[in-house]
Amino acid sequence: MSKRKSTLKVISVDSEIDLVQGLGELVKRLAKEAFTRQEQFHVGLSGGSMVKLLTKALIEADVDTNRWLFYFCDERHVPENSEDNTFHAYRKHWKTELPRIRDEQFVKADTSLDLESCASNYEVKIRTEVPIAGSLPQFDLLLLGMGPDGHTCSLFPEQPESLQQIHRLVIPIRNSPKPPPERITFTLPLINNARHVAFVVTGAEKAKVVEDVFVEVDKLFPAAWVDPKNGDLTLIVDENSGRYVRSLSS
Ligand SMILES: O=C(O)[C@H](O)[C@@H](O)[C@H](O)[C@H](O)COP(=O)(O)O
Repeated sequence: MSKRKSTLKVISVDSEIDLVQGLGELVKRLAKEAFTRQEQFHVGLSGGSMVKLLTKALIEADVDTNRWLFYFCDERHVPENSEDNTFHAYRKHWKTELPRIRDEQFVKADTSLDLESCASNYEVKIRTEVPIAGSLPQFDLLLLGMGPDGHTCSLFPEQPESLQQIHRLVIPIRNSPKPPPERITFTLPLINNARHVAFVVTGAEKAKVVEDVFVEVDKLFPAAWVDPKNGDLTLIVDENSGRYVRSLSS
């Protein structure tokens, strides 16, 4: 078992309604805190189930998102209007369900560029937009998912070299084990400089890997490397995924 430097807060819920409520309260609180420091709230998004859960949470929390900026912790290197594109997924939902969120609030990757340029260009955007702390951009919140293989962002267990990156904040990923094969992803220095990182993980098929990552901190799983050095780490689980971490919940 390795040790994590940050303190993990586990929020264990019994239903999707409670999950949505817990997520809504978290983002609302962190946005309020951010506005005591700065003009905008900088949030990194993930794809997968997060799209629908966050949409519900923002509707439920009835929060003013006018000064929020949304980034992508990873993005699939496919055309922006493709169903596979994570920005597209959010925009599609939010156009109808959260129409008050404007297109300009998305700081998105330019996937029309070649993969390498897409990653380096996105890093420049992040360095320009996100407040700097300790010489690196510091997100107010990163919302992460985790796959059943313990991947997070587009950091996969089959590609451990991506976890060793210390110079770049956004890197290209080729031959991703999960399709589509080309992606860009935040790296650990950027992830671990965030003020708050929140994982949302649901489903019985992830119960064991939740234990491996959050109890055992088994570094075979990329998600176990997420350890904000000056920030907070929250894990939101449902009754299925959280079966083995209930004792850690507050
Ligand atoms: O680009 C992707 O393939 C997804 O963004 C992916 O990384 C997702 O975040 C995790 O697999 C968790 O997804 P679920 O919460 O849907 O299981």
